[in-house]
Amino acid sequence: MSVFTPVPEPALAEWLQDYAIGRLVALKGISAGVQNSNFFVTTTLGRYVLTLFEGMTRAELPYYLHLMAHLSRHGLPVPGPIANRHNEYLGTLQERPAALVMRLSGASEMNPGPGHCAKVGAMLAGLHLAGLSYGRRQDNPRGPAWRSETARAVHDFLPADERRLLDAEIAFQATVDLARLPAGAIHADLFRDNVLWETGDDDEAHIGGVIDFYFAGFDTLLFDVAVTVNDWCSTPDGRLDPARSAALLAAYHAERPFTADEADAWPAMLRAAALRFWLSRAADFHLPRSGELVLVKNPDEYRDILRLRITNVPPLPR
Ligand SMILES: Nc1ncnc2c1ncn2[C@@H]1O[C@H](COP(=O)(O)OP(=O)(O)O)[C@@H](O)[C@H]1O
Ligand SMILES: N[C@@H](CCOP(=O)(O)O)C(=O)O
Repeated sequence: MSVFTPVPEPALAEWLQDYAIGRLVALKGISAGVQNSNFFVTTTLGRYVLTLFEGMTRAELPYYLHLMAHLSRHGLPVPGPIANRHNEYLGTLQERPAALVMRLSGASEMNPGPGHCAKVGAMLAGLHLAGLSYGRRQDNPRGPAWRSETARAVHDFLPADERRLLDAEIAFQATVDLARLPAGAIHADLFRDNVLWETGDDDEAHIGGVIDFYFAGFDTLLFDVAVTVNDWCSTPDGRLDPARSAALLAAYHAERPFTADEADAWPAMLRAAALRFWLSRAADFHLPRSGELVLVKNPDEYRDILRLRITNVPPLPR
């Protein structure tokens, strides 16, 4: 359940007077999601999603909201935020920072085929290309510094073999030269549950929307590709499915060709992306934040993906 802060209808109706989107018709809490309180809002003029930001600072939110506006303006299927009558995206509701975005149509596809993966690859390349002209910069909140800090925090909770894996991976990642890799605004959490599809069939599938930009930041573009491939193209035991990964990478490469430095760095990036989600899931599992309802996803899945990416990775298309 993801409504941490309830919103009474009269409070929302009054808050909406600050917007030009008509009057409140319906309000419904959204049960998916783990970070913030989300609601579907219907007004006399349209359908929106209201987010009350839980535990994020007001200062970091404009980066995400303006990035969504920027990408939407560039034609990507990203929910545009709604400005209020003071021309601000960010307001305050129930003492929380709050924003409205357009509600996009579609539903997640948790069993994607190569056709879905090709569309996601092309869309991710478009997102990266459009992001290059985004003027704001905020570092990936789950980048190298966070990884080292989180590795220290979870280390002593892990069994000996996992500690060895973690120590070796942190040491290995410190040797990777990121300076020559193209970098820009990345989504950083483009998992299957963050893409909405308007139709479900593999080759006919059409992306209705990409949501949940609240882990976005400045980082290497290849890291984002690796996060996406690890989720969209893994078999249940964590191996890369050859047809899905080839489809995603070829479609990305057709829009933004991979560089020679990226081809060299690909195995290391898949490992970095696996490490990032192993660490966040292990931290949620071993160090739950008090008072928060956090859906804990299985850390072992990403531990296994990391192990598998160390030994066996097909090359990037060139
Ligand atoms: N713009 C949107 N259009 C349609 N549905 C949305 C939109 N934003 C969020 N949702 C719905 O809300 C759910 C939770 O959103 P999400 O951003 O993943 O929450 P959290 O940040 O708490 O993880 C999604 O699974 C989706 O069903
Ligand atoms: N994709 C992450 C969890 C992030 O949660 P979200 O609901 O905000 O996408 C994972 O699988 O560990």
